[in-house]
Amino acid sequence: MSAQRIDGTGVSADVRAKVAEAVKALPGQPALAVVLVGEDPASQVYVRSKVRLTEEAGMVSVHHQLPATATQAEVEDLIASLNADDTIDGILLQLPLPKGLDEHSAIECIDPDKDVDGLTEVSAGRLTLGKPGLRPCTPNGCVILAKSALGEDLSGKHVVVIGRSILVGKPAALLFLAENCTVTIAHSRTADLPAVCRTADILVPAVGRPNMVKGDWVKPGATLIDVGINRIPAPEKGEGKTRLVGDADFADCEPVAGHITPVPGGVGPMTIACLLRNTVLAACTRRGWSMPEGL
Ligand SMILES: Nc1nc(=O)c2c([nH]1)NC[C@@H]1CN(c3ccc(C(=O)N[C@@H](CCC(=O)O)C(=O)O)cc3)C=[N+]21
Repeated sequence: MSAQRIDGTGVSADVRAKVAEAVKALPGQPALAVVLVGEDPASQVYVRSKVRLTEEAGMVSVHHQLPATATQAEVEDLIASLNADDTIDGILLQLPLPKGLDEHSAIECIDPDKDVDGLTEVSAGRLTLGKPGLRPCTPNGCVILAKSALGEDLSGKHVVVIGRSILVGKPAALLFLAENCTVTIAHSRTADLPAVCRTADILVPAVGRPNMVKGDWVKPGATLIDVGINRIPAPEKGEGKTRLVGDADFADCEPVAGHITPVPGGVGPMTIACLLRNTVLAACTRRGWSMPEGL
């Protein structure tokens, strides 16, 4: 027996197609502003694909580039001007910011109704309280992938999230809780982590440790949603080459799991699809448009 692969690339394309369909039916075009500070090459690649996919979904993409030498005030003034700009529905501040800038303070400047990353305190509060709001993209993608494998109803499933980061672990736990799952948050201080993981119907490693989760951590038939995207040396591909691996040891876990996400091609592509979906939701909420069906 070998796990069925969950096709994150395919599911994310479906979500983006639904977003594009919804955009066509709206009375106007949603607009996403992306703010990139500095010239980190990996961030430039992400931002380029965000811009391209936003436009492919029929939305307006506005790209703001600030130099790595930008001050905190310059970053926050730009965000303030985007908050005040009625034509902008979503603001994405690409992370990480260059050294010396305060990410938390900059994120807090984003109008929560334009917070398409779902990272402000208000968005986190809305999620915690079960109120409508914009949800963080990567955790949202995890729930969508779990549903693509197991069906819409996840109620009663035991979810073990490994990792308690503000970006992924904590919000993922809350989103699965909102789906009526029983949720355990495991972390670096958890006693007998492998045994805890073996109780999971849905296991969600989100720690950033390459190949940490082994096959004997996985309950036979469980669903493994691997959030980790780790670049490691790949000498077998040639000197200086690298490859991407998840937090789970794929070869070891695949024979045991029922469903498993690959890396790349799993959770990663869902993050951008959920960002586009959030941009539509933000536009509808802000402009009083009715929410598209089935999004
Ligand atoms: N404000 C903010 N929001 C973010 O959501 C955000 C961010 N900053 N900064 C950087 C991280 C990283 N991130 C990824 C998105 C897609 C893939 C993705 O699609 N990865 C492909 C592989 C890409 C490759 O080959 O390198 C995959 O997993 O299949 C990965 C990583 C979003 N981030």
